[in-house]
Amino acid sequence: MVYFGLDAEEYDRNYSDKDLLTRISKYFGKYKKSMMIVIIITALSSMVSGSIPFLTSRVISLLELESNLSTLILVILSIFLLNFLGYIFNFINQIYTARVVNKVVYDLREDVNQNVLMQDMSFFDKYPTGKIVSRINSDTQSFGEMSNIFMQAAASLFAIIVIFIPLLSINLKLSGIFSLMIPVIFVFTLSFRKIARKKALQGQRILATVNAFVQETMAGIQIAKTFRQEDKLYSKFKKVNKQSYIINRNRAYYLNLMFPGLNMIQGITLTLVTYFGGTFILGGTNSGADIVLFTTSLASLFFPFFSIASFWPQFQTGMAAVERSFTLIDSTPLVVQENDIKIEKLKGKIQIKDLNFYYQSEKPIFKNFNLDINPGESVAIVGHTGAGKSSLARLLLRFYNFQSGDIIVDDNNIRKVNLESYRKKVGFIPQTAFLWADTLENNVRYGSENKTREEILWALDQAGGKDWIDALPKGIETDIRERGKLLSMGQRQLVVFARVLLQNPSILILDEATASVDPFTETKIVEATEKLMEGRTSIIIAHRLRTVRHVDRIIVLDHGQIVEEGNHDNLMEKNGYYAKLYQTYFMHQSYEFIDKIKTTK
Ligand SMILES: Nc1ncnc2c1ncn2[C@@H]1O[C@H](COP(=O)(O)OP(=O)(O)OP(=O)(O)O)[C@@H](O)[C@H]1O
Repeated sequence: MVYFGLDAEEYDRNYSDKDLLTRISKYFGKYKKSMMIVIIITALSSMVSGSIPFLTSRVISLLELESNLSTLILVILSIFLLNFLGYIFNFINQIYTARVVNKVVYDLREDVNQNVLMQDMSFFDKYPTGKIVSRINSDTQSFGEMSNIFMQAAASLFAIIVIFIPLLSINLKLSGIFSLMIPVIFVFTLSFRKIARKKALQGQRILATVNAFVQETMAGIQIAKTFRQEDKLYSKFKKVNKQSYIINRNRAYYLNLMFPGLNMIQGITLTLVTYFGGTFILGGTNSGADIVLFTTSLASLFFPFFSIASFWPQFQTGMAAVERSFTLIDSTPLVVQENDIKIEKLKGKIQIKDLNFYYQSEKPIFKNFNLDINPGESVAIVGHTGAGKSSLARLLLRFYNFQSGDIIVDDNNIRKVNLESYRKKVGFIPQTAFLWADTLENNVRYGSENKTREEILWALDQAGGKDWIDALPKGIETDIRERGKLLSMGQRQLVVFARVLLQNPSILILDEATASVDPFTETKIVEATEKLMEGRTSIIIAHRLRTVRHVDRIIVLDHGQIVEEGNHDNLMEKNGYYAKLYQTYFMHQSYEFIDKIKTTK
């Protein structure tokens, strides 16, 4: 079977185990006090559980010497108390471990999420959302599981020390025989190391692929239904899911091979110890009770050893997961703020000088592009699809890094301005209105959190009236659901208009929606657009005839170049590129054209 979706992302790196452990220890280092408690309690708990078989065997020997019921009762009581103490220690240990591990996962998840939010748009173009989601959620969770297992392994290590030292006092030679087997256990488990990490990585990548697929399916469910593609989606999902099943099954098969192997080592060790122990009894070096104690203690040593050994593959899973989280934390955005010039006020003058930009180096979008826009000027950008209109808007918003040239706003190079203060002064209306699953009121208030309800109602009123709001179940307080599902397309646009009106930006960038709405809403949108443009520099990627007719200047773009500019009448007179565009595109929206069609019918 050919596997897919298992490739490393471009931002994947390979960290050394040392680097990873140093960074992990920094996360745990924040919770030193709790970690100290965990370590002390783990030591105490190991001492208690390690002393029980030893105490039991000594008591049996004592009873052989003097048969006394009260000694027996006393000893049984102390064993009970030790067990109880062990339980208490274990309980405290679990609570503190859970606290530390979950806090570390919380911190890691916060760091990953914060860095993802700081990325520029090119990052989100390249990496499917589902995969990013998987890294933020599942990988940090796997790391948490690994941390739990790590704590268990540490406890096992304590237990080994506590059980093994008394064994040395029983018979040094027998302890030596057992010690010879320790490297065998470790060599055996360490040989799983590399492949375990590889399998773990594959497991996580395929999970990310499944997540990405489900995410995309949900996002495009409406389109899928329109084209009746549910069956196709289902069979595609089956394919991805099957691959995930095979990878996880193989991983489990492989990892589970380890336990029968370890059992065999245990069997061989116990056989050897019993054989040599027997010869020591025959030779009179040790009593039978000593050897029985030795073998029973030895048996209880295997569990902690196995726990350490089995810890390895899971440790590798966690290391692979944390490595993936760290790569996200370390990936650097391409848009870098070179200085921190805060923008308090903008007049709205824009100069674009010798701009060069590409998404992919082999396909330049702008080559030495120049454009000056005056404060308060309204400019419509028109041109065929793919001309670079939206790219220009994205660059002005500094969503993408441009490779060379300058964009100067007032007198500030946008590479050097504080992006937060700059974007507050630039209002952007994308083609498709994006609304959050929140109330209508909070959606309008988005980005202008200190505005009152009156101001929100004013903005909605300016952006096309409030009548439609009264028809909503709870008016302005209605939860409009994911992406504003409860509203019509036109209403969604009006909400975004109101949002930008409230923001009161100095520069407006509007990517007019191409989707047509009913004539009534259309009129409202056009009026709202005109209101929005008043008194600000406006750059409009125009799809409406009324917009192109009313702006100060029309800029015609073709393959990233300005091919014509002027106002509607001049450009029509010129009978060039714009005139052709008008005839094929804008003319159909004119009343004259509609009337003509009606009369010819
Ligand atoms: N995120 C992206 N990654 C790679 N290439 C892109 C990206 N966005 C746009 N492009 C490419 O850049 C070119 C310009 O696209 P842009 O969206 O700016 O065109 P446009 O003039 O706004 O078109 P439309 O009117 O269809 O929206 C197109 O060839 C497009 O394929």
